[in-house]
Amino acid sequence: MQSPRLLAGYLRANWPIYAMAVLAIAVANVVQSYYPRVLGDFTDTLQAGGISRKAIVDASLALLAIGLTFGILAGLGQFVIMWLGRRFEFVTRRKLFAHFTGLSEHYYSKNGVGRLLSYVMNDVTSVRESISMGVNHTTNAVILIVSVMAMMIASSIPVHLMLVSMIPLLVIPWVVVLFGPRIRQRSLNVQESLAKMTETAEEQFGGIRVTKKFAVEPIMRGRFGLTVDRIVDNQLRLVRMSSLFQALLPFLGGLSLIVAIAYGGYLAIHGSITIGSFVSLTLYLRMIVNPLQQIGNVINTMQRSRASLERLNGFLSIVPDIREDADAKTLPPGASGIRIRNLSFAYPGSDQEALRNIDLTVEPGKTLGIIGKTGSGKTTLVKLLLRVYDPPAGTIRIGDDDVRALTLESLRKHIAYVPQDGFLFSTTIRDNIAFSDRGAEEDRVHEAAKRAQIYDNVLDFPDGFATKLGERGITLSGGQRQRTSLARGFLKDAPILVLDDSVSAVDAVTETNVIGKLREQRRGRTTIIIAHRISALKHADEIVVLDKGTIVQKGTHEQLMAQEGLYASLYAIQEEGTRYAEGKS
Ligand SMILES: Nc1ncnc2c1ncn2[C@@H]1O[C@H](COP(=O)(O)OP(=O)(O)OP(=O)(O)O)[C@@H](O)[C@H]1O
Repeated sequence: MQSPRLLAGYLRANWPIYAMAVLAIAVANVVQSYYPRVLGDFTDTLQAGGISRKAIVDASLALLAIGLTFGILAGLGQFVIMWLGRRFEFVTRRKLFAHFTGLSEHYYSKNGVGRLLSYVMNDVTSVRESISMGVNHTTNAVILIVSVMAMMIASSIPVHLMLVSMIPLLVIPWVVVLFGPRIRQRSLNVQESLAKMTETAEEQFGGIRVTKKFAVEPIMRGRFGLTVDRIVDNQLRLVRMSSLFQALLPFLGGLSLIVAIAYGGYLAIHGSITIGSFVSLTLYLRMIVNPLQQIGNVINTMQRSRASLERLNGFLSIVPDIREDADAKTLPPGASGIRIRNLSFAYPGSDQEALRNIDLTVEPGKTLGIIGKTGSGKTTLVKLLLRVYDPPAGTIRIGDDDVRALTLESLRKHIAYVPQDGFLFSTTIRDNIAFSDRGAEEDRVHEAAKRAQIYDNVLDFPDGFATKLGERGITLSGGQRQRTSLARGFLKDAPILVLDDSVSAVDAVTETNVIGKLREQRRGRTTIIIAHRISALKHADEIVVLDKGTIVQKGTHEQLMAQEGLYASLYAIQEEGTRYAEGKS
């Protein structure tokens, strides 16, 4: 597929500003290339015995003018280029983040978050550095070299002396070609190992509670240590190669000066060239050593950032798995009945079907209960309804519309989904509850909290609803987290509400209260309750029992209790558990 050409697009959009900056730097360098000539002429004047106050003043003023012009123009040009580089970083990070948010759950299940963070941080910075430094140094170097060459040709320095002195410098392109690809490969290894370390750190911090409970910190430290060792190895290999490359360039510059001094000095002694020309030549050669070194640096940095740019372009070309049709329609506000027909589904890359031949109807305004052993496909069914994964076309309809024909926004706004372990952000409890509508009035937030039975708990916190969660803030218990997430689902007040094992971490009394309130509030509105405990869904209008991806029983609580089957046996086990618990207390 066509790469989005991140950098080319940016350069094209900003070329007039780049052109002005390049022009400023170019003029600065042309002006600077005059200074050996001023010094050469001054030397000849000195040698001819024509030293005078005027000659000193003229030479000083000329050097001052050169210095000032160079300083102002080069400074301005560099500032603009650096500024454009920073803007590239900013624009690209925004673009990447927007792209991240469009990718599907499937992508995230295959790629660690640490790796993605590394794209946003290291790769973007590396490309930014290379464009800023690349444009600055390349302009500096090319213009200076060309002007110096022109000045040398225009001066009285013999061409053969110029050419002989420059022979060592001609080796530089060959050195660059030899070292470039090797440096690039080693740099790629460093980037990869950095990404791996970020990924490992992210995973280990994410699982720090489990690590501590199992007292396996030394193992985790060891694992992390391995990733750090790999970075050090790769960085040392890169530094060795880069250092050799960096050292060779000035060495060749030095060699060229030696030739110039030996041969030029010989010619000057024999009077073939003036002392002034000899001084100018050494200064000119000295002047192009730095630009040549800069070109080496630019190539070096470009090589390094090319890998980053390729990765960024590759990343931006990933097409999200879940996409809207070009003519996707908005789900009508009133639609809330769900019809599932002959739905079979296997996760991408899996040869096992997670759901098989599901047929199910939820009439508008009714409550459906889904129960089944762990891994029986309950959550998968909801993920397909929400198009977290795409169901086969025509298998799931809301109202009259196939979910695959709808805009993702209208579909997901239509459904309030409360997962078992709803993620809470490091912000206030209020903002966590009002996640779908940050501007919600306080009354609505409080009402949702009351319905989720978390209101009294929140009032006990030091800052009530303004209490911050997460780092240095309050940490909620599992049940409190679950109820906060439940309140978030209630506040959304969507036509369809799905509770996916959302009261599993609360005690029986709280569960009864939550479900009681839910029945009152959702009367006449479509609700799906997934649960392991029968008590959470026995009032549903219809209950389906899932087993190994298929519906094995369907009916009301009473009907299912009257049958011999999984439902009745689950009930018996749960009742026995309750009686046993009561007997013990
Ligand atoms: N992202 C995924 N990729 C591949 N297989 C998956 C994925 N998510 C779930 N599965 C598999 O699909 C099957 C159904 O999983 P699902 O999460 O729907 O079960 P569940 O009934 O909701 O379980 P639980 O009660 O434990 O939440 C399981 O065998 C599970 O291993």
